[in-house]
Amino acid sequence: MTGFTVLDDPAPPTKMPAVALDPAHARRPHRAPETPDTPETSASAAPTWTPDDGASPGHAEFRFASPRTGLVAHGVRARLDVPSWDGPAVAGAAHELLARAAGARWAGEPAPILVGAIPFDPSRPAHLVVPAHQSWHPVVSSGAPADTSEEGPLPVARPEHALPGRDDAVFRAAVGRAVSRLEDGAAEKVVLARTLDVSAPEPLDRGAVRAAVRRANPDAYVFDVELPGDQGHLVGASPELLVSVRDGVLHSHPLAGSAPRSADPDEDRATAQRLLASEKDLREHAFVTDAIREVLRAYVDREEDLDVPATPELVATSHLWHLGTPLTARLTSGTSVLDVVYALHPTPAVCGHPQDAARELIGSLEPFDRGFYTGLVGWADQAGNGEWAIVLRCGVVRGADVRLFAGAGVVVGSTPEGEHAETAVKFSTLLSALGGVS
Ligand SMILES: C=C(O[C@H]1C=CC=C(C(=O)O)[C@@H]1O)C(=O)O
Repeated sequence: MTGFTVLDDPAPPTKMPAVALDPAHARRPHRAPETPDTPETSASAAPTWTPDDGASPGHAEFRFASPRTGLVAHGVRARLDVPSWDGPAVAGAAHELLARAAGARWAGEPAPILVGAIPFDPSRPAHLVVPAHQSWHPVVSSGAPADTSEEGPLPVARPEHALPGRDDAVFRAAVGRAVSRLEDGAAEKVVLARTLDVSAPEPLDRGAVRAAVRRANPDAYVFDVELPGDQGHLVGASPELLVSVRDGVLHSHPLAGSAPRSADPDEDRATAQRLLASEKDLREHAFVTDAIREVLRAYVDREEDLDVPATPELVATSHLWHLGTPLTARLTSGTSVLDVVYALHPTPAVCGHPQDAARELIGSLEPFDRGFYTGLVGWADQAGNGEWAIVLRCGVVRGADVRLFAGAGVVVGSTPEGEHAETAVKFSTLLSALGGVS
C-alpha cells in the first residue's frame, strides 16, 4: 500500500460549466468550404474557431485507445455548442461542424473528427470538440495475456486489504432502499454508484497510470480526457463498448452481471461458471440486451440486419468477470454513430429499467453528481463512423487528488453487502494503476 489517503470530506460534486470561448480569438477558415453550405438552424452548431497554440482554454488533451488503436488529439479547432443536447440536434450539428472543418483544412491535413465525452445525463452539455491535431497509432500489447481462461489469471487486487474495502454505509443503505422500491414495483433494475476520494502524496503521472491500467487490462478502452474549465482529467479503463460504427456496420458489447476474479485459478474458473448460471445476473444482463435490441430495430432496414445472441458470454477484466453480449447491426444508410449513441444512451447497464423510473431512483438515492461517469467517451467522423465506450472504471484526476466512481446493477435479489463488495472491486481497476492497491 502506498501513501494514498482517503478524503473523508470530499470536494463538492463536479459540476459542468458551459464553456464559451472568446470569439475575439476566432480564426478564419484557411479557404472556402468544399462541402455544400448547410443552412443554419436554431438547433445547429455554433462552431467557435479558436487558436490551437495550446495556451487557450481549448487545449483539450484527448487520449482514447481501444484494444488495437490509439487516438491522441489536442487543441481546439471548433467546439460543438448546441442549444439542445439530444440525438438529432447533436448529430446534425456535428455533421455541420465537421463539414466546415473539412472545408477549412490545409491540403494534406487529415479529415477532421469530433472527439470528447458525453455526460451520464445526455440532456446536459457534452464536451465535444474538433481537435486541432490528431494522430492514430497501433496499441502495442504490453505482454499481459488477453484471454485469462487460456493463459492463467491476471493480477488480482485484494480489496479487503485496500482502500476500496472501506465501509460505505450510505451506499449500503441506498442499495437496501432501492431493493425495497424494486420489490414495490417502482422499477425492475437500477444501477447505483458511489464515489471514493483519494489523495496521492504527489501529483499523479497520468502517463504511468494509463500504461499500468493498459498492462492489466489489454482489452479495455483506456481514456484520458482533459475536461473543460478546471474539472481535471477523466481517466479510466472501460471494458464496455457502447458502439463502434465503420462503413455502416455497428458493433456493441454491452456488459451487465459481475463477479470478482480470484487469484486462485480453480476458484476463478468456478466463479466464472457460477456467474454464467446466475439467474439474478442473467436477468440483470437481459434488461440491457433487450433495450439495445429495441432501439437498434429503428436503425436497420430488416430484422436480419440485427444480430443479438440469445445468451451472454463471459468477459474477463483484471479484477472482474462480466456477462457480455457481442451485438452487430447493418445500419440503414445515412445513420451516423452519433444518432445511435444518443438513441441508446444511457442503457440499463448504467441507468436501469424502465429508464425514467430508474433515473428517478438514482436522483433520489445517489448523493453526488455523476458528471461524465457512466457517460460516454469516443470520437466520430463526417462519414458517420466512430467508436464510443462507456465511462467506467474511472476517476477524475486533479493533480494528486482523484475522485473514483463505481456502480452496480441492483435488481430484486441484490444485497447491500454484495453490491458494496462489487463496487469495491470495480474501484480497484483504476486504484491499482494509481498505486493505491496492494
Ligand atoms: C456501473 C458499472 O458497471 C456496469 C458495467 C458492467 C457491469 C455492471 C454490473 O454488473 O452491475 C454495471 O452494469 C461500473 O463499473 O461502475
